Amino acid sequence: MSKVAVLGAGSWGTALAMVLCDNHHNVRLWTHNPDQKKAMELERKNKKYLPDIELPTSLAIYDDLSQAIEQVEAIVLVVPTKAIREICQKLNHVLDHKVVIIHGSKGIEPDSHYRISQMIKEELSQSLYDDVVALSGPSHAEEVSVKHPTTLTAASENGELAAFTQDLFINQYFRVYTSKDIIGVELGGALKNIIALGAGISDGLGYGDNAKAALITRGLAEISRLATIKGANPLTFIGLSGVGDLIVTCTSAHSRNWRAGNMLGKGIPLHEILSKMGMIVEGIRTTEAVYQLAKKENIEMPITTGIYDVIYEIRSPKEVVDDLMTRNRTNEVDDISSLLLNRYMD
Ligand SMILES: NC(=O)C1=CN([C@@H]2O[C@H](COP(=O)(O)OP(=O)(O)OC[C@H]3O[C@@H](n4cnc5c(N)ncnc54)[C@H](OP(=O)(O)O)[C@@H]3O)[C@@H](O)[C@H]2O)C=CC1
Ligand SMILES: O=C(CO)COP(=O)(O)O
Repeated sequence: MSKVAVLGAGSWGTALAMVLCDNHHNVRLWTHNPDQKKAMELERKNKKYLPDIELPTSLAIYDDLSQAIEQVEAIVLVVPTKAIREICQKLNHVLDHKVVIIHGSKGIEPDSHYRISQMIKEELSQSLYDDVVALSGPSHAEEVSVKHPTTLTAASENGELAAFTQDLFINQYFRVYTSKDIIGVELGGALKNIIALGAGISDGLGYGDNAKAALITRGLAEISRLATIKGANPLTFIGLSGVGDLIVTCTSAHSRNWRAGNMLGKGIPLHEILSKMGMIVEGIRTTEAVYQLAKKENIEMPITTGIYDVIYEIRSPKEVVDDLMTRNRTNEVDDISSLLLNRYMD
């Protein structure tokens, strides 16, 4: 049994904390909102993020960060990407021992183009951890919280820490694999949110399964093209954090990214969508980040560019679809195979 703190009491932080409780760990869920802490303790529910779910009696709720992390062996960061740096800075002030750092967030930071583990490594004092583990895969909080079978990958360059994370979380309904390809796992988890926005837009426009299958597969080609250039193992993208997470987010109404895209496709303005959602839609910032990165490194990403243009009202969804369908004719796999060939000839 381990003592673990989960930082971030939104839908995913709460669902992950519940898995850890099921595995009989000593679990502390931290929220930055004192009112939410009081309500969760009183009602034993997280009314805003998982309204129908009863919280386990063993789950301890904290709003004081230093108390939440006292003597814990592992810290699971599950806040939106834009809050990762702030949390690490806070941890530098209150953490007084070495821990295993695991994160469950999915995003890329605009301007730096950093993945989550890169942001953590830049902010968190090196003496507090050995390496970072990313826990990622096709996993809607709503389904995990009712114990539906779910599979994920714990990725770290440090194999021992990935195995520790697998051991911490794995159970009968939550199967965890390990991987050393943290670059691929983080990029797959973050970039699928862009394609999920696109799948939502396509559905919102009234297009059917052919269009969505095209977005998923050509989206996967885009994701693996960028990720392979950034050092990922291309095989990761036929796994849980590639095609797996794309399927779950592009085809489910649980997905906030799909829902936001669906409303964009129906012509609802972005500011209205975001105020309606009340939850994080990571794909918006990640689209900005990846659009910048692709431009800087001259990587062809027509779907991402199209979604960026829809978000920032540069082109209408219909114009983007027309442009994607009438781009220069090209081969389906040649660009990726030549990338791989270059990699292995080096
Ligand atoms: N939901 C899911 O099924 C999955 C989500 N993820 C990823 O997990 C991450 C978190 O998502 P999720 O839980 O769904 O998001 P939610 O929108 O459900 O919740 C976000 C939580 O983070 C809190 N928060 C926001 N800013 C801060 C801050 N500066 N300091 C501390 N807490 C903060 C929010 O608090 P407040 O209520 O006060 O705003 C809220 O509790 C995202 O990167 C997402 O992509 C990954 C897999 C599955
Ligand atoms: O990452 C997720 C499922 O794997 C959740 O996706 P959304 O953030 O779009 O809800």
